[in-house]
Amino acid sequence: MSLTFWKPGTAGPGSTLDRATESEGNVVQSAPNHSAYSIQAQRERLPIAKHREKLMYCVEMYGVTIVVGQTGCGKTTQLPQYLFECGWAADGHVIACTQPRRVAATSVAGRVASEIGCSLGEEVGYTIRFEDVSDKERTRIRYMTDGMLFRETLLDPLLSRYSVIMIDEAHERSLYTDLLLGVLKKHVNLLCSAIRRKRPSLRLIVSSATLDATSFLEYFTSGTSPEEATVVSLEGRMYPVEVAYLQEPTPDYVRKAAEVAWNINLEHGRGDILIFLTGREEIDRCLEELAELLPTLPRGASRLTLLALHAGLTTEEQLRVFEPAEQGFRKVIVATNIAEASVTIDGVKFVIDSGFVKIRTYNPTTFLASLSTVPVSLASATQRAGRAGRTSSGICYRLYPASTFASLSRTIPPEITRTDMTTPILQLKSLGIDDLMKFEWVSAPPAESVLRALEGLVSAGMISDNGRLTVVGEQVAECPVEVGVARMLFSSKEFKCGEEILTIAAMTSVQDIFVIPDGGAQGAIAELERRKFTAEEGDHLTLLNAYNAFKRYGQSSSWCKSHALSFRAMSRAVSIRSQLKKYMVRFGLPIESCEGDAKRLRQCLILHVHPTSVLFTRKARTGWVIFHELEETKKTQIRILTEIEPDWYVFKYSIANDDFHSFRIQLQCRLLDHGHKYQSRHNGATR
Ligand SMILES: Nc1ncnc2c1ncn2[C@@H]1O[C@H](COP(=O)(O)OP(=O)(O)OP(=O)(O)O)[C@@H](O)[C@H]1O
Repeated sequence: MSLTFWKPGTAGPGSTLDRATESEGNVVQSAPNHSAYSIQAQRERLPIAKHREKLMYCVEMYGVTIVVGQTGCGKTTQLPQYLFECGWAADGHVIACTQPRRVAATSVAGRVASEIGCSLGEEVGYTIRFEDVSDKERTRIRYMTDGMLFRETLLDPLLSRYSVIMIDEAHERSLYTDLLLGVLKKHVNLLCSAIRRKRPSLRLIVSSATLDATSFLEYFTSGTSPEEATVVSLEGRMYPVEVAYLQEPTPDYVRKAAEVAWNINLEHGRGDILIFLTGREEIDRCLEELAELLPTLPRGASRLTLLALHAGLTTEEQLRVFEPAEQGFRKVIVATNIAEASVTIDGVKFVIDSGFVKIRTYNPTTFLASLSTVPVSLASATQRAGRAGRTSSGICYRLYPASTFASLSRTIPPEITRTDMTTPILQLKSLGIDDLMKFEWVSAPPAESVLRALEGLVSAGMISDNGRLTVVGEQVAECPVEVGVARMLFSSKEFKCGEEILTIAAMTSVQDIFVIPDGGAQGAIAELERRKFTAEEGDHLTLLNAYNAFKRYGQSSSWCKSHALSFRAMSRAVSIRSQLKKYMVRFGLPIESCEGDAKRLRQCLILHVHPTSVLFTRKARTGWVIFHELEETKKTQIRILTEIEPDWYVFKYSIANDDFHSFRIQLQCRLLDHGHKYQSRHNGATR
């Protein structure tokens, strides 16, 4: 295996995009190691520093400032600090910076806290779902996921504690970024009149490295005065990133990624490696390929620390990739696109881009969501390359030919056009946006998605016939969980099982409770441990058993280890449960126990989570589903339809009997291993 395989490798690799950047002549080329400078000196050397005055002037003068600047120039870490230094956080006001992903919000907050010299959660904090590391009184700069800020608009539609809201990585067009922009556009319209008088300080910044600034400018100036918005382009990037392409497309980019990483380790000096693949299975496979090569590592070569980074990991597990490699080791981080934007992993010098991403699409006619692997957009490819060259010069290896890069589309369709609109519409209604036709969408969702969502909400009693939210709808909208889970909490009152349903709701909000290694003796032992918790009545009760045992045995990490449970996941469930409990108390929902009456519990579950467990073999295409919550257990065969996200599949099955006559059910289910039954996650049923 040799890198001569690379097409250019030496002379003139790179797309026009990357070349243009490098030839701007404002790259810090001969910089010594980034960490050789003090943090303050590092800040001053960032390309954005030259634009500080202009940026602050624009924020002062305009309601909306659209900022476009190269990856790594300093938008995410510096802009909120400039605002802070210029007094935008005076009088108890807060500067918010949203991120589409929690790993970006948490890691950037950590970096900015250390730049400012405070502990995380003091002047600088972050807020992601079920995790708030910020202080109501002290925090002045708050990094948060876009979903969390949107949720806050439900409680305070004027977002009155914020002086500036920065919507970062707007090019990603995540669902909640779009919804926030829509809601804030309403503010901008109003800014010209009433609210500006009341709240003269509210400002909006929309930023990205790869934003179509003109369309955002048009969006924000339509219906208002042109003086309301402006664009600032930041020139310059920190360090050059060389780009290399494959000569021919590869039939197996996972294997190729492992091969290239291996070669880099043999042929290049220091620098960690970041690989972009599409999902967890691919990440595991790539790590396995590399692990198999490890015994052949020549003497003298750096040893490898193999790390995964994907959304299924807990925050702590995700943050592990930011820890420096030990002496003599090189980190190889295999990630999904969650590491694509706003993330700086100090030491990463080499990026390997598979050129693919998994996106979720939704079919409102069949209520089916599915995941499909598609080529990345130009914006994503640029962001990925930008992960090298942040703390030193770097190389990005694209596992596709240069001609493919040229044919990539600029962006992928916004998430709002390919998602189930049930929860967002409930939330918009809760914000008082009753006429969805008049809402100024950045991109409108398909009419059918909106209609199906409205139908579902009306039939669930959350929206009344006149289109207004009912009291229950209002309360469900406020709960920080999916509509289905929130409904389950509300019905626990009827079945007198709030205590247990609260636990089940918390446990189903956490991923990977059981730690079962793939195969081998360890896997078999762990599997036996898991069976100790297994309840005949279904997997929700298995989760309940595991939680109760965890509490009974003192929430101990060693106890978790010996019972194949993840201590982190279990602790997170405890914290989520206590947060959900506050909502139940607020809504006057009794937290009473069903006292072991599993039937009552199952009756509550059956209403909102379909009564199924699945008997399955990993990677098999067919299996059995068991209806536990019916009076008698019934079995029927099922068939995989599609993968909706890594390890989650949609199955279809039909059953003909008195209870379910020719009932077609869509079941989303996670396959674990070894033919063991596992819980269903979120189900819809159609006749
Ligand atoms: N954790 C960190 N460790 C070391 N340096 C860092 C860290 N985070 C940021 N930096 C430095 O600050 C620079 C600016 O990072 P920042 O995230 O603000 O850029 P950005 O313009 O928002 O980029 P992007 O568009 O890629 O998010 C990086 O290029 C890097 O030099």
